[in-house]
Amino acid sequence: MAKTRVHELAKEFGVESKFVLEKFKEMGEFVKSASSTVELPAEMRFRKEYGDKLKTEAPAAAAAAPAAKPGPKAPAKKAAAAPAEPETPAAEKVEAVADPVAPVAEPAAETDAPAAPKPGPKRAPAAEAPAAEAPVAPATTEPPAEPEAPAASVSPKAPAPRPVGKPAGTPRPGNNPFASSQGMGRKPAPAREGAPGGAPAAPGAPGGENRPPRPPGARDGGAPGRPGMPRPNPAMMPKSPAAFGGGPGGRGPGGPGGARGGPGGPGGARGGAPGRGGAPGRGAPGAGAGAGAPGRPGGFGPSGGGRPGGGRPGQRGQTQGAFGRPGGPSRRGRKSKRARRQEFEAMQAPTIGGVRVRKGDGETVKLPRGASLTDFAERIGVDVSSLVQMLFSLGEMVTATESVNDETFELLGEELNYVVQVVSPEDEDRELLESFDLEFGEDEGDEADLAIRPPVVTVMGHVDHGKTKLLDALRNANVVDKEAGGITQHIGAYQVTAEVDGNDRRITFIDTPGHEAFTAMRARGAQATDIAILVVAADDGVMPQTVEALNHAKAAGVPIVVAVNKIDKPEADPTKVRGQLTEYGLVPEEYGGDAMFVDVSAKSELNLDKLLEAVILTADASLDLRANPNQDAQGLVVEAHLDRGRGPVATVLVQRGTLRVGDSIVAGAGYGRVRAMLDEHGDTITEADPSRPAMVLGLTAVPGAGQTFIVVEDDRMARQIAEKRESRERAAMQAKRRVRRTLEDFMASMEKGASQELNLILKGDVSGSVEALEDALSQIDVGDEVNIRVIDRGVGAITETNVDLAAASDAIIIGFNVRPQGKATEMAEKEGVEIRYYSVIYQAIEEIEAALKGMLKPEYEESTLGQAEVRAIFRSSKIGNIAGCMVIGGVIRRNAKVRVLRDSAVIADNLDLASLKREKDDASEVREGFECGLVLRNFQDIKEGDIIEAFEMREIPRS
Ligand SMILES: Nc1nc2c(ncn2[C@@H]2O[C@H](COP(=O)(O)OP(=O)(O)OP(=O)(O)O)[C@@H](O)[C@H]2O)c(=O)[nH]1
Repeated sequence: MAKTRVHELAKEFGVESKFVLEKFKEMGEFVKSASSTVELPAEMRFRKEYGDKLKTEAPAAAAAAPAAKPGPKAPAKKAAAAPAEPETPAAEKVEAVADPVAPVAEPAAETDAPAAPKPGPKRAPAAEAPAAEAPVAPATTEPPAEPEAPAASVSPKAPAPRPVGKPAGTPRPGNNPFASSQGMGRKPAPAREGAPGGAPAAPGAPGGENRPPRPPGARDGGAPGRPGMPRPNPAMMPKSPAAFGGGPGGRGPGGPGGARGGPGGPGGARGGAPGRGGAPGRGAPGAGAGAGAPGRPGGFGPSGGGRPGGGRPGQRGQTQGAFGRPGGPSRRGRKSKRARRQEFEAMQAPTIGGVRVRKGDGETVKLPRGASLTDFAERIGVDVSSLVQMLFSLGEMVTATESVNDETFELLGEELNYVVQVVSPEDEDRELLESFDLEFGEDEGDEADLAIRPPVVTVMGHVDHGKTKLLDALRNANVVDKEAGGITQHIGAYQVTAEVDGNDRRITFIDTPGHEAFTAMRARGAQATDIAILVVAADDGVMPQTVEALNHAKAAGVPIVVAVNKIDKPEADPTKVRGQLTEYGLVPEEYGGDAMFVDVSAKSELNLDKLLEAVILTADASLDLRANPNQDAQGLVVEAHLDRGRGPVATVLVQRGTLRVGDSIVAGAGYGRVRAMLDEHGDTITEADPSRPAMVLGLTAVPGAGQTFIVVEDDRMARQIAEKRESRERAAMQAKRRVRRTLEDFMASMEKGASQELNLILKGDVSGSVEALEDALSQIDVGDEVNIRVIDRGVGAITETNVDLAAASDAIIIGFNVRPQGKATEMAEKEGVEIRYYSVIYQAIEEIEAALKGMLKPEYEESTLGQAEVRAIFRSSKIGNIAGCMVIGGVIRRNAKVRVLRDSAVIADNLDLASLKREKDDASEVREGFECGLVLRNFQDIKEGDIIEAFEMREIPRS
């Protein structure tokens, strides 16, 4: 069973992740963040301890609802109410905002929730929805967070901005004080259905709130009016889902208002009241209009005759609610269209964690694995800092450029209404191939098409236990074709033959010893190895890397054959090795286990045939090694390099199919026709069947070890695939480069105190200029805090070696009258090394000096603001000692630091003010000649006659 994540749990109970995290902390459970999973026992405990409590909150609130109704909002409820439910949300919202502790009607909303259309019809024009459902539809189509957002931002009573956002249509667990969104505004609440008009009117209010009523085509108008509009006019349809989206009031509720406009003016008028309460909806003007439109079904359009009467008051009321302005004449015409548009958009953006972030439309955003918030922000076109802030409020501390895990993206996506798909490079590649109707990794055809293939073996073990020696011994002593072979070459893999039960059986060895290469390949999703030979020196026994290699093989599910090596040595103790490995779960056959142990000597070439036999027997016993040799070849690149004479050369291991000379092939970002193939003896071959390693000539670029190769229909397709891969690699490289160092980054990192040394590599056209430059640089003196270190210098072009060194030591290359040579620029790009070019020495000096100065930590000096004399002490059990003071000089600022002087001696320093009041009001500053009351934070020992001196620290600009 999948473990529950904190945010899921939070969602289930309608509380914030933070709350759940806190509770877990109280329970003594360590849960890191909102996206962390929770162990089942901990989850059960949480449910037991808090679940019931949270759940009972809702009914309690529900019970309170009816009582709340006839409250001050009653007038608003007078409007007639056939389609009462739709209104409710708005009313709810309004009340929720007005009094967050008495969230009404939510349980009712809950019961209705299932009936609400799912997010599916998101873009469906509202007017098309059945009349009864119409009001609901817009509501659910909205990102649920939206109603909250404005509420939070408007109402002083609203709790601090919280993460809201729930998938549309998700039933909310009900009202409770912890809920991130109390309103549940969109859900129709039958409880309110019968409410006499109040609800309808309320929506009307928010609807009209922000903007003057618009013509029928107006975005806002369409939605709201729907319920009441028997004949929807396409012109009134919202142009986008956003049309529903702004405020809680705007959408759904607005509609009803319009619909119910019948009751008339009062509704509209009152609509204003609830609106004031905080309905922040960006407003369905129509709603307001409708509210006031006596008996008009078409409340939302200008045609809704009620507008002039009801609409305006509604608007005013809402404006007041949203922006705290007193109701006044309509502000229509005062704002430019653009301003209104901006306002609209701002309102549309929900507040999550105190940050306004534009929400998505449920669209899918694909991100490469390891992407950062910056990548995500770029894709969705928002400011990355708001995402950082948002995550912070959700309990995740993530910087803008750091790689973000899948769960966090998932969480973020959920909050912002995007489907975030984290795509691994392998998945990306799979998709790419799929787009060409290709599939990598599967044998074509059925069982009958499969033929036995040789096992592919990797040799692993502790350092110096004889891996290389063993590979050499096997290669030279037992090559496929001893007579013709002569000396084998290292091409990355080779085949040997073993005679088992009278049959010649081939075995392929990957010629790179060690588990690092094995693991690196696995990390790329390329499992080439079928069997691992674990080499253990009999004179040394099991060592740390033996265990590491063992674990790597086990993790990959690869069977192991143990080669107990160096048995020619007198101190060899093969029995000890067996005993040791048994402890790690590798039990020799002779001890009743299933691992084959063979005592060998790589040096004396002893028992090598037995080792090969053991490999074959293990393969036969535990693996089904078959592949279809009659398909286009696919496999892995084992090794590749650029040969001066032959161009890119890649040793590939065919995994399925048969590779032939003349085939069009793509290997990593290289492609081409197989011009020639060579085996490990340097002999040309025309084809390579499964498990056969072959050196391939004819590629355009050098692929990476562990990358795949695939034979495709023609060169064109090969080129297209390779080009796409290349551009993807380039993009990934660019992304990587972003985090590498430039002079500016360096300054930034210095500011953070991360580094005190600027490493430079100087290259110049003549030795004189390099020396002069170095000399001048050494004269730069910006104090002891930062230094310049010239790690290398030289005459001539900037080379790849320079770039290499710069990359390894985070240095910047200064080119004085020289340019890079060969692939140095490309490499610098790739490695993210900054090269700066100069032809005038002083310019170089100036820039570097500026950079170094920028690196210095800021210096501060104290600046005295003023003094106050303590004239009286008032003791308060709640807030401590309050000093009644007279400001005798300068000014006392609320945010300043203070010290206490008694008889001219400092008795306390660097204190903060807990409060500063002038008469009874909080003051930000009190000037000379005025009395004030102040409380010092964490310091109570004040006496009459003490002098409180206020000061602040000012940064001194560096010269
Ligand atoms: N006496 C004896 N010496 C051996 C045997 N096998 C390897 N050696 C020696 O052990 C030393 C290390 O052998 P390598 O093959 O380089 O060991 P390795 O595991 O490849 O070492 P790394 O590549 O450093 O991980 C060399 O000096 C070999 O000559 C053997 O069977 N008997």
